[in-house]
Amino acid sequence: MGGSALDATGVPLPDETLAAARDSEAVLLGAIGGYKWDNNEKHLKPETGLLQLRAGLRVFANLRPAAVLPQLVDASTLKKEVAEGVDIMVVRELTGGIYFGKPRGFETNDNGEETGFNTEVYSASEIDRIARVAFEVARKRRGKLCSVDKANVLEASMLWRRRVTALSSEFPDIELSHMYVDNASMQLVRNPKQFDTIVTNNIFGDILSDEASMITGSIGMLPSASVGESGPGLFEPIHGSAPDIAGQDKANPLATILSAAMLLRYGLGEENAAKRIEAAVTETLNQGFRTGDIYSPGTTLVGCKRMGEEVLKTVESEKAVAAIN
Ligand SMILES: NC(=O)c1ccc[n+]([C@@H]2O[C@H](COP(=O)([O-])OP(=O)(O)OC[C@H]3O[C@@H](n4cnc5c(N)ncnc54)[C@H](O)[C@@H]3O)[C@@H](O)[C@H]2O)c1
Ligand SMILES: CC(C)[C@H](C(=O)O)[C@@H](O)C(=O)O
Ligand SMILES: [Mg+2]
Repeated sequence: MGGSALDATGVPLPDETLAAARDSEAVLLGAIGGYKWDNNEKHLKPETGLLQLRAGLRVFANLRPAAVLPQLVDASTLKKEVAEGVDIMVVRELTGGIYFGKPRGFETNDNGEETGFNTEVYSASEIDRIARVAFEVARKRRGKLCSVDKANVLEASMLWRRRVTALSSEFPDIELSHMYVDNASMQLVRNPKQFDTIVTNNIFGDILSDEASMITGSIGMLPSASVGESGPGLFEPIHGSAPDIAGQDKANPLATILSAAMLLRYGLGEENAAKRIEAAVTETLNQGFRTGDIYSPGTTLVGCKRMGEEVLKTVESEKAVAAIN
């Protein structure tokens, strides 16, 4: 799928790829996209394939954890006292909103000028099902849910806020709050510890999760799990194909490795294997290995390949095995 499929077949997600994904127990996705296809006409982009895959697998709930690891406090863009202990889960709606809303496209307006347009649209049931997931996630965490919207301006957000509020009566143990997205993006860097679980729409979740990644040190650290009501889940780092450093052995592989851990946990129910991989990542960081994006003085700078090898070594170690007991 992605650019290579586009080049080879003319479409970014060939039918057989989607069929193979549907036929799997879980899907681990390597980031797609690149400069080569940036100016492709209309919807023919590698990214379109990713949206089709998410829709095709009906994985409407995208969980994006952003936690500051003690080993990486120095790598955070925020001051130590602000970053330390941050542990946020962004629950992003993934198969609706402006990414999928119709009408969309290009048109020539009455002045003969080209226009591009998209539609932010949510149905009550789409909001209810993502909100339900978010309330459940918050319940397993610290019991606080912040719903982020733009209900002061957008109808889709007004409905969002109404439905989330209505649903909260089913979750009396969860402390629900609402925040406008502009304020939320500011609060995330002002005082991120005020957040536990955030639930938001497709596009706001995209943006806020990239922002949250920098609190943790790097976008190269953040994994994600996308799940639906049934069928295989989709697991991917939140970052893209990092074309600016492609081929230089600089990319941080930990977001992808941690996505594999999420695949084991949520996709296959292999909690012990997930824990073991996470422990291996922690231990590799404890040993001081860092890719450039999370480097700080006094640690050991390594490339993508070496970082992967170190995690692999550690996953076999007693420390990682001990993590499952
Ligand atoms: N899930 C996906 O496949 C996915 C996600 C986001 C973007 N994209 C696509 O990726 C391409 C590039 O997009 P972009 O540049 O806006 O976002 P990007 O996430 O690829 O990169 C943004 C910045 O973060 C850095 N970065 C990203 N991942 C890193 C890693 N693992 N280690 C170290 N540094 C890392 C990059 O070098 C770059 O400077 C575009 O085509 C975009 O559509 C794909
Ligand atoms: C590549 C793009 C379609 C994708 C998104 O916007 O969902 C990416 O930015 C992400 O965060 O997974
Ligand atoms: Mg994104």
